[in-house]
Amino acid sequence: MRRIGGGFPQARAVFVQGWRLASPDHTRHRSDMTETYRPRRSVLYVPASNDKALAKIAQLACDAVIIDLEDAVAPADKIAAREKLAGIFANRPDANGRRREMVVRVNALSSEWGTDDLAAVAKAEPDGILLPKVHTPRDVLEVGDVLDDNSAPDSVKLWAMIETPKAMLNIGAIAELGRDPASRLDCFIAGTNDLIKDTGVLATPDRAYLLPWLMQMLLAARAGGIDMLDGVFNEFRDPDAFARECTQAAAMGFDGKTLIHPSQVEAANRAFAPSAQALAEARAVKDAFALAQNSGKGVIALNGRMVERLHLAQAEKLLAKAAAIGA
Ligand SMILES: CC(C)(COP(=O)(O)OP(=O)(O)OC[C@H]1O[C@@H](n2cnc3c(N)ncnc32)[C@H](O)[C@@H]1OP(=O)(O)O)[C@@H](O)C(=O)NCCC(=O)NCCSC(=O)C[C@H](O)C(=O)O
Ligand SMILES: [Mg+2]
Repeated sequence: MRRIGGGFPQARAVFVQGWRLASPDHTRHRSDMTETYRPRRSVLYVPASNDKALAKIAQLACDAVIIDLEDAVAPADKIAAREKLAGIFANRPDANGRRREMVVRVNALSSEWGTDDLAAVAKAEPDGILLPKVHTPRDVLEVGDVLDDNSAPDSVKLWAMIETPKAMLNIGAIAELGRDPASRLDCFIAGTNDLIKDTGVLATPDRAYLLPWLMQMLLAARAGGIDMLDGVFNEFRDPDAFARECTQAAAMGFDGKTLIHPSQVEAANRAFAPSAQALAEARAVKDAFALAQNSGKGVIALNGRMVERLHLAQAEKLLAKAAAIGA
């Protein structure tokens, strides 16, 4: 066993063969905790340097926002953007009466801004901190340890951008951290622009060359029990193509999509909400298992289809999701 070292002397995670199993003072397992559904159908990036865009948040129906300090903010504006965080979080805009999830994307810790970003963000106590250019589990653990050392509440989660070839090679190990609440890891976001840049694959409308990696991310996220959000769609003036990409991502199992423009919110909310047909089927499964004659059964026939209790669990999850988003 060893402790991690390197750039963060405060880091105190316990490692076995390179990957942390658990920190000594945190032994809870995610499956021991009550799961609550948090909608993340539409997650809008808002540059922290853009006052007009920040003011717009209150009018938008996106499930979550990511206040960006990284790629959307020019180097000359980085410090001023960071200094706005306290004010932004002092007046958190709700979403339709519901508390909207608010996350901050910091600059990479290896950059000249990363460490100070993290200190400022920890003070603002957002719902999450999005880490760009995560390569290994260690990148997540180091930040978690810094947050612990600064007594950041457990409610501050970590989100990771999966956007480098190295992250793809380590994806299972990074996702596995989601099984340990002490790691704070809660969500992956596909960084498709950076992946395209770093790999050289051709960006095609059907995303043919990205799909294997996107599915691998999705699978890893599910293994780690965390959410998986699709990357952004750059052509924000093309609503039809955007809707097609949302439909594709929903079919692939993504929980939602990251967005760059307010015009994308409504289509994402629609695409990642359960369809009327799926809801009707879920209600039928629930009702069928509620019948006295089916109470002790593991499998039943419903409208010519085999239905097992795993389908009941799936149906209940879908209905809970619909209730949470008011569908
Ligand atoms: C893409 C934009 C630069 C377009 O800006 P603009 O042409 O000014 O848009 P509009 O004039 O159509 O804007 C209309 C109104 O909407 C507000 N607005 C625009 N964008 C946002 C936003 N993101 N959040 C909130 N409000 C927004 C405008 O202020 C206008 O308001 P009003 O006049 O009052 O009606 C711009 O949309 C933009 O900057 N988008 C965000 C870009 C961003 O954050 N990029 C970084 C994240 S994506 C990424 O990093 C990729 C990832 O890492 C990867 O590797 O793939
Ligand atoms: Mg990126």
